[in-house]
Amino acid sequence: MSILVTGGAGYIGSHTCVELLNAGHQLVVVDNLSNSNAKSLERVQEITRKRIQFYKADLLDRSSIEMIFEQNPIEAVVHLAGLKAVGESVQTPLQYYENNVTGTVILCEVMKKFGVKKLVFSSSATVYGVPKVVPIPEHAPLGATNPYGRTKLMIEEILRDLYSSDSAWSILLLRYFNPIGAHPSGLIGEDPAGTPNNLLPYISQVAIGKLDELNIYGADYPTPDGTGIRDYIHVVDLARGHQKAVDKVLTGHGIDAYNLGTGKGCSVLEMVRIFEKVSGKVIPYRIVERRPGDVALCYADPTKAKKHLGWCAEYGIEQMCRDSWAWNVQNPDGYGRDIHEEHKSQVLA
Ligand SMILES: NC(=O)c1ccc[n+]([C@@H]2O[C@H](COP(=O)([O-])OP(=O)(O)OC[C@H]3O[C@@H](n4cnc5c(N)ncnc54)[C@H](O)[C@@H]3O)[C@@H](O)[C@H]2O)c1
Ligand SMILES: O=c1ccn([C@@H]2O[C@H](COP(=O)(O)OP(=O)(O)O[C@H]3O[C@H](CO)[C@@H](O)[C@H](O)[C@H]3O)[C@@H](O)[C@H]2O)c(=O)[nH]1
Repeated sequence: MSILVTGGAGYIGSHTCVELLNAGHQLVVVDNLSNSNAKSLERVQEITRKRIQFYKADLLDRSSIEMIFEQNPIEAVVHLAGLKAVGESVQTPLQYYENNVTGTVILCEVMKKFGVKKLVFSSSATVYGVPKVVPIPEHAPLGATNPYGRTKLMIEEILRDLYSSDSAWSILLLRYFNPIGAHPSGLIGEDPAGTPNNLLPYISQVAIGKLDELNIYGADYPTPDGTGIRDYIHVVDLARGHQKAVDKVLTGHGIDAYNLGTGKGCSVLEMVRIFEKVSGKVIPYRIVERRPGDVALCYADPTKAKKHLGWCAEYGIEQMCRDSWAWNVQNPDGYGRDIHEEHKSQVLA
């Protein structure tokens, strides 16, 4: 039996594939490569010395998804495929609702048709909207401040309705905090298209000389140094959380949400200092206006995942910065843009 990983060629997906393969699972990956490169999966195979069955296909293409289920004995799905740029979602909301929400509905319909009712879903801390308390527990009030966040919230609700309609489903909603870092091999990592929106990829590109300076979005927040505080989590820790979540959906029923975070906050200025220390590079920065929609503080209460999944994050910020830097130094152009469109549906040997 295999696990189907949607969005498996992406940043979190590729790291999740490594952990699932290392845990002994057979993997099928579906990805339309709209924000990734199939080279990531070649690297995953290089790291693990195991084979992945890859399909270049879109979740909106129901017949392709059905074909994948016809051709493979799938026992559970880890659903990471989705568009994730907050700013873009404000510009093109319909694209986000169609891709993320409709894509998930089609996936679930196909799963139901084939009797596969075990699902791990990539949700986000964004579903807490503007947090009223930190650290944030899973039972905190939910809300969204942009279309991207609303897609995550809607999908969580759709999946709850699905479970209410049929208790044979086993669904885990994983609410990620801020994944950063890269696999310690330096072979896979985050490869954003264009100018990065997120802090760590931006800092990395300043350090490597591709961008001149970091804009720090506000130093007047009610935090000790005035800059925003987030719960950064090493992507390998996050990936291991998926492996624990797969174990859980395979053995039980129900629907439940789990925070995947460290429980510790780090400010933008602290991150800059640690990255400078680890890379030996100076990160020039300028304090600019706050970014609309940003919150001052966002970090997890991770105790539920520890109690029920037996998972907690192990790596600290220094290790996250070290692995991020190694990935950037070894792959200054990421996976390279040239082969993006070359791959058709195929099996990677
Ligand atoms: N990176 C973060 O900070 C973060 C935080 C919280 C939640 N998430 C969620 O985690 C998931 C993975 O994020 P990531 O950072 O690895 O992003 P990513 O863009 O690297 O990975 C997403 C993958 O999904 C694929 N994809 C998108 N739409 C598709 C479709 N319709 N059909 C098939 N493939 C499709 C993309 O090509 C990409 O490979 C996403 O759902 C994202 O919303 C990410
Ligand atoms: O160039 C930059 C980029 C970011 N920041 C600041 O750095 C912090 C982190 O920002 P970022 O890396 O963009 O992460 P978030 O805004 O916390 O959002 C991420 O984390 C959320 C919670 O997981 C996800 O929902 C989002 O999709 C994902 O982009 C914030 O205080 C930003 O204001 C800067 O100062 N300069």
